[in-house]
Amino acid sequence: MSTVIDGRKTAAEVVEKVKALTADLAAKGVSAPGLGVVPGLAVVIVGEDPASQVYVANKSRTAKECGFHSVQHTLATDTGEADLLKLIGELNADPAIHGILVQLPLPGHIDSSKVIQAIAPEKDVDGFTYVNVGKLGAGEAATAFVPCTPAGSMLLIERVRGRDLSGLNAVVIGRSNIVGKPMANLLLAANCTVTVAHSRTKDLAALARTADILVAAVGRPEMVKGDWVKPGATVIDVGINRIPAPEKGEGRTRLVGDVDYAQAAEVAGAITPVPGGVGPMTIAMLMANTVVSACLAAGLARPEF
Ligand SMILES: Nc1nc(=O)c2c([nH]1)NC[C@@H]1CN(c3ccc(C(=O)N[C@@H](CCC(=O)O)C(=O)O)cc3)C=[N+]21
Repeated sequence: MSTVIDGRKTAAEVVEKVKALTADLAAKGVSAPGLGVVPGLAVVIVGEDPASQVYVANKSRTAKECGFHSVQHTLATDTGEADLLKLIGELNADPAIHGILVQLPLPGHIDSSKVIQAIAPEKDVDGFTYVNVGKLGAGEAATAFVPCTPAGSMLLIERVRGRDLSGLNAVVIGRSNIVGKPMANLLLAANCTVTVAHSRTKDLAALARTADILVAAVGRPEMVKGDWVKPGATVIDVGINRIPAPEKGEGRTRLVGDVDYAQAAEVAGAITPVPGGVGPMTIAMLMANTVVSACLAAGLARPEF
């Protein structure tokens, strides 16, 4: 049986550090004597998707717990692109706001890329603007905002394998801009030999079995089976899929990852559960990026996580 990697515990440790940094900032009095800086996070959600609203509520709650100034803008589904861009412009110009997150996906009539790229890179705590994507790709993650899910996944990998992953093979299943690609860049920066697999990859099971570190980010419930996992591997399950759970009663559902947990846990050295793995880390890293942004805006050194 493998070690269960406790994402809730590591996330709580990150949040503790964010709280301490926030308290320091409040005491520093940088903007004017005696007037401290409070990290400000703005979350923008368009439409009524219930799953999105749960995530957004979690983010706002954690932001308040950290001592942040937390604002949420909930816009109607039929909000026009121009109105959304106007709001982003206002948040970019607002000195009380250090982090802006626009919850994805956006409704179909809005050009997501246009909206994301309108965010000032220094407030882009999701790490989705070209400046931050480019820095990560150029090996300059230390001065970038790194997307929260891959950043959180790396912290979990570090707990098991350490910071230097030299000599290890990593396979990332999924090539999204939000997870797969940045994850591959982070693993490469940590000296892994990295392969990015996707829906067109041949013999995915055999490839996955070469991985010392296997990251599943495809959005297909329980796709990665036990015989895809190399004995002793570190398995990071990024998937969050809600599937029917008739055993719990009619109409009930449960959360599963992209990995068949029961099977993979028999083979892996260490594995993240769903829920309680990568999900809580995503939220914690959003808080980390926001306090980093506030420190930089105040002219202070960049804290490390
Ligand atoms: N611009 C943007 N940035 C995001 O980071 C972003 C986004 N859009 N759109 C939606 C996805 C989804 N997401 C999650 C974060 C935390 C959990 C999480 O904490 N999950 C818990 C349980 C959740 C539950 O019970 O439903 C867990 O895995 O243990 C899940 C999902 C961030 N996203």
